[in-house]
Order: sequence, then structure tokens, then C-alpha cells
Amino acid sequence: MPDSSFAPTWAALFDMDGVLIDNSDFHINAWLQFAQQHNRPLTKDQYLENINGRVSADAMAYVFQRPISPGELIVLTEEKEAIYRELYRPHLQPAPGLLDFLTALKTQHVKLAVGTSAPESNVLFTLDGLPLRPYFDAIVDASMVHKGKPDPEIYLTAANRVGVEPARCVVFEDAFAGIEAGLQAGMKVIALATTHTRDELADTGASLIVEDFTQLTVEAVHALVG
Ligand SMILES: O=P(O)(O)OC[C@H]1O[C@@H](O)[C@H](O)[C@@H](O)[C@@H]1O
Repeated sequence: MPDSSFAPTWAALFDMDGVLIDNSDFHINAWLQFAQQHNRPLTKDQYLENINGRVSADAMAYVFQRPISPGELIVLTEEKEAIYRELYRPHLQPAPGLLDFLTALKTQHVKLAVGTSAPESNVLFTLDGLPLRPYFDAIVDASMVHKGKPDPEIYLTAANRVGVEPARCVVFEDAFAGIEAGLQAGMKVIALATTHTRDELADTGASLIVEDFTQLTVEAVHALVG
């Protein structure tokens, strides 16, 4: 019998919005409402192409088409995220199959981390609201990096925090910017077809595309970095 205790460690790095929770429609509606309140034009397609999965600093600069000062960014971000949390709070639940999948990964001693573009207030809302925090060895949010996705910094920081080299990390993502961040970090990426369709995700470079976590096994994911 091979001794599995000597198996090299690998890590699963999870995006938060659109992956741990299936909440894209609520972010879209919150952004449209926020933009309207500020008399800024914004469409759903513009959101999907230019905002989805990105840190607030980049999203706000896009919406207002100008640089946003650090003080203004805090106020505007919390205004938008308060709208989102109000809309999504009654629906807050883990993505289908997530809890069983996280439990199976933990049983196999896989290192687990979150790498999200969200501000800390939304991480508290989601990870403590459900609660999911106890599953993870590290959590990296927008306040902990200089550059947001598609830059690889968020996922490289998460890998570093769990002590696993990038080549042995699998990223779970739903957003174009996030998939690119994982690939730029030298990691394998599994795309969740929550925000975008399978067809839209087909040419992104993701190794696998799934609808939700019920379609995944630990073995199938491990095989990507084995
Ligand atoms: O997908 P991630 O990295 O968890 O991204 C979080 C961000 O995702 C964007 O799509 C939302 O519009 C933001 O408001 C949110 O903060």
C-alpha cells in the first residue's frame, strides 16, 4: 500500500463571488442601481466585460471614467456593496455541492484558500454569514494586494500564504479577469459556468468547465496538478 502521508501537498484556491456563492445577478443589479444613482451610464454587458471579478478601485475608475481618490474609493465602494448586500442577504447560500466538496478536500489534507477581489466587508458578509471561514487556511481580499485581477498577485499571495508552489495550485473561477489571473500565476484553472456560459468560457484557457461543484471530485481536480 502506498503511504499517502508522503504525497506532495497541493492547494485549491477559490474565487468568492460567482464561485463560493452564485450571486452574479445581485452584483449586476447593485452596480446598475449604483451607477443610476450617480447618473453614470452602465449596461449589463459593460459590467460583464469590464467590472466582473475586478477590484473596486478598477471598477469605480471604469464607471466614473476618471481616477478615484483613496478616500472617495472607500465611500463609493461601501455605498455599492451596501446595495449588493441588501439585495443578496435573503438569498445567501453556498453554491451547489460546495460544502461536500470542501469537506472532501479537507479530508484529503488539501490546502484551501480564498482569493477574492471583494472588499473585506463583503468577505465578512459571505464567509462569516454562511459560515465558510473555518474551511480555509488563508483568505486574500482586495485590501491585501496592490494589483487586482487579471494581475496574478491575489492568487500568488494566496499560494504563498498556504505554502504551496503555484504549479501545484488549482484555481476555481467564474470571471474572465480571474481566469486570466490564475493562468498568469502559472496555475491550473477550473471555470464555473455561473456568470458566463460554457461557450463564453470555452476559449479562456481553463482546464475544465463545470456548472457547479456536484460535477467535481477531489481525484479529478488533483489529476490536473498530479
Ligand atoms: O469574483 P471575486 O474576485 O470574488 O470578485 C469580487 C467582486 O466581483 C465583482 O464582480 C463585483 O462586482 C464586485 O463588487 C466584487 O467585489
